[in-house]
Amino acid sequence: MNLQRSTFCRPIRRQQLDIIGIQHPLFSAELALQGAQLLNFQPQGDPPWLWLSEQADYLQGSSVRGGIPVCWPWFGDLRRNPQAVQQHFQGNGSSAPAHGLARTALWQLSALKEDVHQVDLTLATQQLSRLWPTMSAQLHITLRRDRLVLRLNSRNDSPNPVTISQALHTYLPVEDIRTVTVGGLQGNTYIDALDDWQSRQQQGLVRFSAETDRIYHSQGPLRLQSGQHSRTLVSNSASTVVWNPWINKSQRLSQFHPDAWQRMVCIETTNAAFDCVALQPGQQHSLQLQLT
Ligand SMILES: O=P(O)(O)OC[C@H]1O[C@@H](O)[C@H](O)[C@@H](O)[C@@H]1O
Repeated sequence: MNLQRSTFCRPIRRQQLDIIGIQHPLFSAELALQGAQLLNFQPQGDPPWLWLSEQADYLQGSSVRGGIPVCWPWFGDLRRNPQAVQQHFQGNGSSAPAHGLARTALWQLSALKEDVHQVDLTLATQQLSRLWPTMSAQLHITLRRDRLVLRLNSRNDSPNPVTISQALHTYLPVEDIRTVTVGGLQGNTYIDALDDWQSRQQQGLVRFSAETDRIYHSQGPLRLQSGQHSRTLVSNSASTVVWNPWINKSQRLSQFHPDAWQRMVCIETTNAAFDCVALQPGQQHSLQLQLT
């Protein structure tokens, strides 16, 4: 689908990547076709809603650091996934890329609707590679002045059941990570990926004073508070990953300024660990995030 008839969208090229630039009277956004990765979203008069690294590289075969990478059909390190997910990978286990195959795959724009209030985009990818059973994925994105909605649909087109994990890996800007709180997870249990994947219980609001990498049981809205700004995240999944690399890990991350950990946090809408999704042949599933 080309953008010639679009009122608000036009193609942009950044280094090696094709990007859809969206200039609507009420907001602006950028969306990379590689990985169906939303890179920016900024309503008029607001600061950017998503964090994007000042050292971002737009290269084929590597995910851009920031925005909302789509992790699919597995989340994180494949070897840390339940056997029900791992068993489908048809390559060599140690060659499985972190966060799955979709973030570096090329997606196509398959539908575009736009009016004075909103822009709706649908991106699709068919067979991602020979490394996974036949499945299709579609990402629907709705941009509005007052909200951002992402819906990641998966369909099992193979003749056998398939189990996946996945994430909408949302990078959010913060003023100072040391003063940030995340509400909505009080009393919930989580897996601490930095403490031998032990199960722990959250006491009070989530605050940050060290590297943080956790898979929470979650239900209901989450509220990120950073200075005067707050964001509400509503998802339909039962797990959420909260991640900040802090000082040491920041030095090892690609496309990441060593100080950038102070200005970002990831609150990731996931189906991960205990919350993986089993799909029968022909069955579909939708993972949804609404940010307001
Ligand atoms: O560097 P990547 O592959 O984009 O991953 C970033 C982070 O993504 C998070 O989701 C993981 O929980 C972290 O462990 C990981 O470091």
